[in-house]
Amino acid sequence: MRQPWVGGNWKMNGLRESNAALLGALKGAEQLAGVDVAIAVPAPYWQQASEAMNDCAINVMAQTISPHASGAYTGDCSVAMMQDFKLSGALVGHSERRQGAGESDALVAAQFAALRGAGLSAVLCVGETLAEREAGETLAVVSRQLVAVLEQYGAEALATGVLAYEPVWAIGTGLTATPEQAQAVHASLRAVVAAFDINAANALRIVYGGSVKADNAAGLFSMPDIDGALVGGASLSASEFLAICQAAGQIAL
Ligand SMILES: O=C[C@H](O)COP(=O)(O)O
Repeated sequence: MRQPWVGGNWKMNGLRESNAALLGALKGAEQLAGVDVAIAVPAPYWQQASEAMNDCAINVMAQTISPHASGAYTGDCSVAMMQDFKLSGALVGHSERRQGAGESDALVAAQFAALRGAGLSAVLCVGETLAEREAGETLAVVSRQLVAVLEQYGAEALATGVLAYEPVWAIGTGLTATPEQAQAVHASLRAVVAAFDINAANALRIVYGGSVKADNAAGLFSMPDIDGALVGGASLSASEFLAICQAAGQIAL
């Protein structure tokens, strides 16, 4: 039995005032029952979010993290800085970082190692572009991205966090993968992990991301290998995000 997980990735959105309203609406909401919930907020607002969520079950995460412990890495934020603000973990390998900031499989693996070394959780994101899907390369791409971490750190380490399948063509486009399309990839990802460790594969939460909304969440969550969602745009609306959390909390995983 896997506890559903829903993450809200705020990306580069929000200012103090709007954040306060959103955080206040999420805190203690009854729709959070039966689901693990995290929000990944921009670094300048780690403190604000961490303080607001201090005595509630919502975890605060970073959107990316430096693989380095400290030093001359302008613009980076370290795992120790995350710990200073009581963050629970970070996203690694989001496609907007892979594509926009040149984060490679090797760098993502190093970020994963930095988090795990500090006992923090990692939400490993994998996903194919539209061109890769149309070329029939979906499973090869997501398996390569997954195995880059699995081979070095093992399935047990992966299962302490979350694996997010986010097809690039579905992110922020309104083009959600169908439940069947997502399920097919999730099942393949779980099989890749199972080849390393069957118990870790069964325990691993594999969540879907890409234009998840309140009105399509339940259909996605009805699939046996979809254990929740990583939500971008809809996580900026408390009512949308909470409805997605509620849908996740109602599924029997
Ligand atoms: O991290 C979240 C994903 O990029 C999905 O974003 P989206 O829900 O805006 O499509």
